[in-house]
This record gives sequence, C-alpha cells and structure tokens, in this order.
Amino acid sequence: MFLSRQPACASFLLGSVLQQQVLQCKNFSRSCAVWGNQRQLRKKKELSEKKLTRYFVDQRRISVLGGKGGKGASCFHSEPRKEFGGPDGGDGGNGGHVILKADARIKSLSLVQPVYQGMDGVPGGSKNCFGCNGENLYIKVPLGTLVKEDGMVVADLSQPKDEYIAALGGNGGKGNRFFLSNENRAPVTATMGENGQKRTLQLELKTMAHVGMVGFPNAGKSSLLRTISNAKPAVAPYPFTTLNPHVGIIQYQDFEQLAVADIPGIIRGAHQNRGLGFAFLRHIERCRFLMYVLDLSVSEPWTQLQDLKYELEQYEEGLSRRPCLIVGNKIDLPQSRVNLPLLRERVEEKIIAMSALTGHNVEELILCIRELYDKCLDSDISTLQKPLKW
Ligand SMILES: Nc1nc2c(ncn2[C@@H]2O[C@H](COP(=O)(O)OP(=O)(O)OP(=O)(O)O)[C@@H](O)[C@H]2O)c(=O)[nH]1
Ligand SMILES: [Mg+2]
Repeated sequence: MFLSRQPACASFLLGSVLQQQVLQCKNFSRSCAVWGNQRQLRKKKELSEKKLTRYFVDQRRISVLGGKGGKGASCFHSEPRKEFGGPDGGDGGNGGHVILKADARIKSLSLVQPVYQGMDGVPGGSKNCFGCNGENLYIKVPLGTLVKEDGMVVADLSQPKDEYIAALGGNGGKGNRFFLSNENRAPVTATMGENGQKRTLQLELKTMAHVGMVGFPNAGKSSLLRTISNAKPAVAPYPFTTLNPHVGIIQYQDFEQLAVADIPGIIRGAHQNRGLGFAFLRHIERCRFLMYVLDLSVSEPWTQLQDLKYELEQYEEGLSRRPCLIVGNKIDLPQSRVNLPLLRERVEEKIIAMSALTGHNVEELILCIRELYDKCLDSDISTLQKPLKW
C-alpha cells in the first residue's frame, strides 16, 4: 500500500536502498560465519616465568594450633516431683586436629597459609548431652612435601592421600556426670577442655618426577620438555629463562605416564652460589633417573657433562651416579655434527643426538626414557620400593 502511493522514481530509490541493506546484511552474516570458522577456542593465558616465581613456592613456615576441647557441663537433672535427679552435665567435644594431606592436584605450597587453627570442640550440655568434636582441618600440600620441625624431618608426604597430623586437638572437658561416685552423689565439678597442640613446622617441597633434566642454561631443556610432553615452559635465546621447576607428562600408548622435571640451568660453580645457585637441585633429588641435556653446538660439550656431574656430586654425594640418559641437543646445527663424534669418543655412555627444535630423533629419546624407566621399575620391585604413580 505504502509503495503504491509513492511516485515511480521514489519506489525505485527505496527498492535500491532495501537491496543494498539486504546485501550488507548478507555480507555481514557471511563474514560472521567466516570469523566463526576461523575463531579458535580461547586458550588459557600462560603465566610468565616472573609471575610463576610468585606463584611457585617450594618452602613455607607454618604455625599450627589444634582445636581446643569443649568444656564439660555442670548441671543437675530437673524434673517435677523428682527431687534428686543427679548430675547430668555432658562432656565437651574434642578439638579438631590440623592435618597435612598430600594431594596430586596441588603443585606448589603457594596456597598454604602461615597460620592454621583447628576447630574447637562444642561444650557439653545438660541432660547428658555430649558436645560435638571439632572437625579436622586439612591442609592440602603437593606430593613430595617434607615436613620438618627444628630442622628434623618428621614426615614425608610422597604418596597421594598421605596424611600427617600437624597439631592434635585438645581433649574435651568432663561434665559433672563423669565425677558421680558412691562417695559423691552430687558432684559439681566439671573440667575445662584442653588446649590444642601448638607447633611451628617447615614445609619443603621436593618435586616428584620420574626423570629429572639437568643442563647448562640455554641447552634446550625447556624446548625439549615442550617437545616430548604437554608442559609449556618458557623458551628464549638467553640463559636463565627458566626460574622455576616445570613438570611435564609423557603419555605412552599403553597409558603409562612418566613425569619429567625441567629445572633452571646449572653452571660451573653453582655450588658456590654462582648463577641461580643449586638449591633447585632439590627438585631432582627425588627423580628416579636423570637426563643430562648437553648443547652440542658449543665447543667441548663433554666439559659441560663433567661440570654438571661435579655440581651434582657437590650437592649430594652419589647423585651423579644415578641411572641416567645423555641427550645431545641442537643436532640440527652444523657445529653439533662436528662435536658429536668427539663427544662420543670421550664419553662411554650412549648419547642420544636430537633436536628439540626440528623434532629429529625425539621418538628414540622417548623410547629410551621408557626403557630406562622399565629397568628402574624392575629393580624397584626387586628391592620392594613403591614406584611413583602419576
Ligand atoms: N637450533 C636449535 N636451537 C634450539 C634447540 N633447542 C633449543 N634451541 C634454542 O635454544 C634456546 C634456549 O632454549 P631453552 O629451551 O630456553 O633452553 P633452556 O635449557 O631451557 O635454558 P634455561 O631455561 O635458561 O636453562 C632457544 O632459543 C631455543 O629456540 C635445537 O634443537 N636446535
Ligand atoms: Mg628453560
């Protein structure tokens, strides 16, 4: 109706405007579809190494206080026409314990607070009502947490769901019913609940992994971990990129999972606090076997191996004698191909030459890791050691 009343040119103009609008809409919807196809799922933002340093905490001092016991009640039974009802004050509930519990999902001690107090027990009531016990307070800690008191190790939480009672809750007080005896038919005594145990403990995390990677800075440890596992540590062409330990998991076809730990680079003299020092070696102390990562492109890579073994030995006697694999990385570089035969002449152990950048020989490395793991597993079973499960 509206169009019919317009002059012919006006209707033509209106038609062309409508057509344009329709075209624009089509283009818009088409571009939306294209954008939708190209759009990727938003990835979880990776934390920078500097931020991670704030989040990754491997030592904590905590004060723990067990819950106080509830006090006992002092009262007498009261009922019409019952003159001597007798004492009926119930006991107070026990205070809750503070318990450290190993949890495989927790990766650092950053969420552990400095002070914990257990729940107090509920006081006893009349009519022989006993107070409830205070609930236990659980502090979740990562696997591999050592608990120390005055420098002495008091617990080692190395298996999932391992628990350690850090502070015992106090016993509940007794109600006056408890003191009823033939000598005293109407006791008024009721006791207070005991205070909970108070302790100061040091928690120390020693990362648990099957394989510990050791190498000089820039050797390509983080690149290697990225290639063989799902971990995404930062990689950059300057030394000391990695400031925190990272753990990646290698998945095998038979569903076996092996954890590999990448720790910050170690240099000659690390035991004298050079570079980042060697406190990070704490994180490979518990690894079943080691993987030395050498940069084949530097001159005399065999000296790197000697230095690494020396530093490990300085940290803990016998650490350098652990079962190990030697990886020669950066084989894609021309200098590496010159150095490899020289290294093989000087080192007795097998050297796996590979490139974390191009992925050359990665399969062989993954198989060698599995082979060594199976060997260690057999020896663990024969010595009745519990293998680490991820
Ligand atoms: N050509 C070549 N470059 C590599 C290879 N692997 C690592 N790189 C490079 O070496 C540099 C250092 O690599 P990273 O993986 O950060 O070395 P890193 O051992 O973790 O170093 P830190 O964290 O400092 O101890 C980066 O620029 C990598 O791209 C490789 O196989 N071939
Ligand atoms: Mg690194």
